[in-house]
Amino acid sequence: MAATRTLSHTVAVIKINNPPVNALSTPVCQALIKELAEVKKDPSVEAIVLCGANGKFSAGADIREFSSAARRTVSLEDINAEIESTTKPVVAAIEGVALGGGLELALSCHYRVAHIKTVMGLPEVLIGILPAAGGTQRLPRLIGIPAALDIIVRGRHVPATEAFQLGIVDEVVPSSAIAAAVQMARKVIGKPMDSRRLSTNAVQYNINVDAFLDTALEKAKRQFRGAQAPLACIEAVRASAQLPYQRGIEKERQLFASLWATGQPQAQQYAFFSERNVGKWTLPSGERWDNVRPCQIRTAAVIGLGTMGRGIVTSLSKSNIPVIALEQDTKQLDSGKKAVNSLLEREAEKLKKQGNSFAEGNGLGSVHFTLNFEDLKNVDLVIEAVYENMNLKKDIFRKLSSIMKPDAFLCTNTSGLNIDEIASVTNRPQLVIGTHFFSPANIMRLLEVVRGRHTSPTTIATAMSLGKMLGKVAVLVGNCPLFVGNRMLGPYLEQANYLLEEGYYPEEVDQALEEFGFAMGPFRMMDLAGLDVGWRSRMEKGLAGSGVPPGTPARQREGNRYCPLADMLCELGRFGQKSGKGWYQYEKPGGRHAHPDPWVRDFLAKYRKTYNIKQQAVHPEQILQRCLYALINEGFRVLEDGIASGPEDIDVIYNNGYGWPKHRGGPMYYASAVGLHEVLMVLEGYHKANPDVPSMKPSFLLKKLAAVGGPPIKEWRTQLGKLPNKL
Ligand SMILES: C/C=C(\C)C(=O)SCCNC(=O)CCNC(=O)[C@H](O)C(C)(C)COP(=O)(O)OP(=O)(O)OC[C@H]1O[C@@H](n2cnc3c(N)ncnc32)[C@H](O)[C@@H]1OP(=O)(O)O
Repeated sequence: MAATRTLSHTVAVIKINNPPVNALSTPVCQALIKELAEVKKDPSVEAIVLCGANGKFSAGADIREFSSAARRTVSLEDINAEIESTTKPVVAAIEGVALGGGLELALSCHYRVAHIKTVMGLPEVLIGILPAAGGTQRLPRLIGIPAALDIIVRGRHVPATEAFQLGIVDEVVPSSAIAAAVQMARKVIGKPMDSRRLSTNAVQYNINVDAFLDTALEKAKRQFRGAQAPLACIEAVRASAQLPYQRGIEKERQLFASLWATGQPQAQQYAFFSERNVGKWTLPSGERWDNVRPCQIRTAAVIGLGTMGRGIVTSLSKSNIPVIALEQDTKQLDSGKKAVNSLLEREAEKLKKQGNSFAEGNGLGSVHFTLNFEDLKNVDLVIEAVYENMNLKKDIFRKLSSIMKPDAFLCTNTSGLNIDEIASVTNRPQLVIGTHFFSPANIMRLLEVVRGRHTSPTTIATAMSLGKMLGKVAVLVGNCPLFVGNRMLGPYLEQANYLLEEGYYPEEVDQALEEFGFAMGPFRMMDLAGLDVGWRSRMEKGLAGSGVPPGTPARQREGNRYCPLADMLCELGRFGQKSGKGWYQYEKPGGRHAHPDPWVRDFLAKYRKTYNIKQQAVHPEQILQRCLYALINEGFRVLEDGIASGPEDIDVIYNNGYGWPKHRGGPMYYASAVGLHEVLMVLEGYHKANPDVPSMKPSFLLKKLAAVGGPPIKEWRTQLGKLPNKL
């Protein structure tokens, strides 16, 4: 039954029942229409309560129906209009979540009661659309333009206490919202209802709405770089102030249709479901997320309080897991402690704002700082987060292996070192796993969980479940140098560097990629990460510095093309933001504002002259093709090697860890949208002209998929099934 009805005195309680999140699917909508019609004409019913089964009001329209061939026969806004016009008062009893169409449904009710732990909001913008069941018209009528705009454009989840302060809900209760709603319904029987019908109210404002929204539009264009949904949301809110309700609804529908035609909603909804699917990992042996139980992590430890370690400690504490934080000397421990405490203060402040009660503690796990390894001996899981040095990591793992209780999990936060080599020095390789966090670790959502050869399914399940506890999107990947995200970044950065040799400037390459939608172009990103990190690794590999065999041409390594520009900057002490100079100049060492540097232009001009490099006419479109197709080609190799289990995993990694624009779905989705044949042609053309750039040689899998007509991305797995899987 999609909706059920019971009677409490003269109050009919209609309950939406569509697990797991009570999405408003077509059968639910049909059931609601039927129940409403019946209670309207039932003389024994004087008021109505609308609620959801299993402690959840509703997560909104069924997103899967948007792309399905079956067309909706019932519009949600029609149901909302039906509820609002009812002469019997309707009270929404909101528990758990009221999101999207769920909140829109509640807004059509005459009163709203929420449980204190509820979150509500209009997150449609996050899946590429706008609230199109009257939300953009009713919410501004209820709480005014600025507050409604903030909720609609950011798609944020509003906690019940804030919703009460804003006037979205009439009452917040600590116990059953349904019982409280029934009580309220009985109280309001017979009371005038006109002012409670939001669509009949005018939007109240004492600001210049057009100027306010024009400013918001300009800001959103800059902030969301090419994503259309936030802009459509602003236009819909503008309509609420300028047009009568019904015309505002028509505008909402028009905007929805034009958004759909951009292809962005399809990409963002693919990203939404991909994020959920990556949690459903499967090993070739048949072990999977739902047949292997994770172990409970009651206590954790973090080794190393550098940037990563501090973020990881904060992240664990935020999830209410008590942590022991270990450093090697007092100085580093003190500075780590200071940094962690300040991060935790900010988190406590945020929790306070969200209405979390300090009577129950501050909602954060305790942190104990220590220099003593012995203190770690009883924790359930340790995350090593020292700098990238294999010998150092091995020393630590040897020590952990001898100190920690036998069933403790040992995680390494490496961004690319061999998990098997680290595990080899322990007495429990089955409990060793890579947990690659992204900086800042208390904020970034991505966690690459790296499986070693001996890692047990229980260890995988535990690390994946820890990721979920930390509020992260955990993606299981195989063990290979640099894993998935960083491995794909290599060819992308390589092309960006070649473009400088060929006549471009860092700001031009960055601009092209930022206009594409990346949060940061490659050169700003390298400056932020620190150029010395890559330089050190290239020196270790004998590609830079004194390890390069004498007589090696500056722009060649092992017979292939090589760009030494980044090495040359590092030799001059230009490490990026940290030193105040890199590909850009900054206001001071540690400064964050990148300014194009005339010195770099001069340096590049001299370099090109020295090596007699002719400036080629590279069209800006080619900047995108070369950088992006290089990255995508490596993505296909990752799939070929069985390092990621599907294209969705790669896309989730890029969307959540590398600033890829979600409205473009992810690199593999983008490739399928552009057309695999097109990607292949460009790579083939480039490789033919540049055989000394092996990363641009089209991958076997790309060729194979293009040869079978470039099937839609959801069909790639059928082809992948025949490839080796290292997960
Ligand atoms: C016009 C448009 C209108 C009127 C709309 O309403 S569009 C929909 C707007 N609503 C949303 O965008 C909410 C999306 N959902 C979420 O944010 C989260 O799922 C949640 C906060 C509601 C719950 O989060 P969580 O507890 O972590 O669980 P999951 O995210 O894993 O979800 C559980 C399963 O439910 C599926 N799901 C969630 N929401 C929807 C939905 N609106 N339509 C269809 N299916 C939905 C989700 O995919 C999970 O399914 P499985 O992967 O387990 O099969």
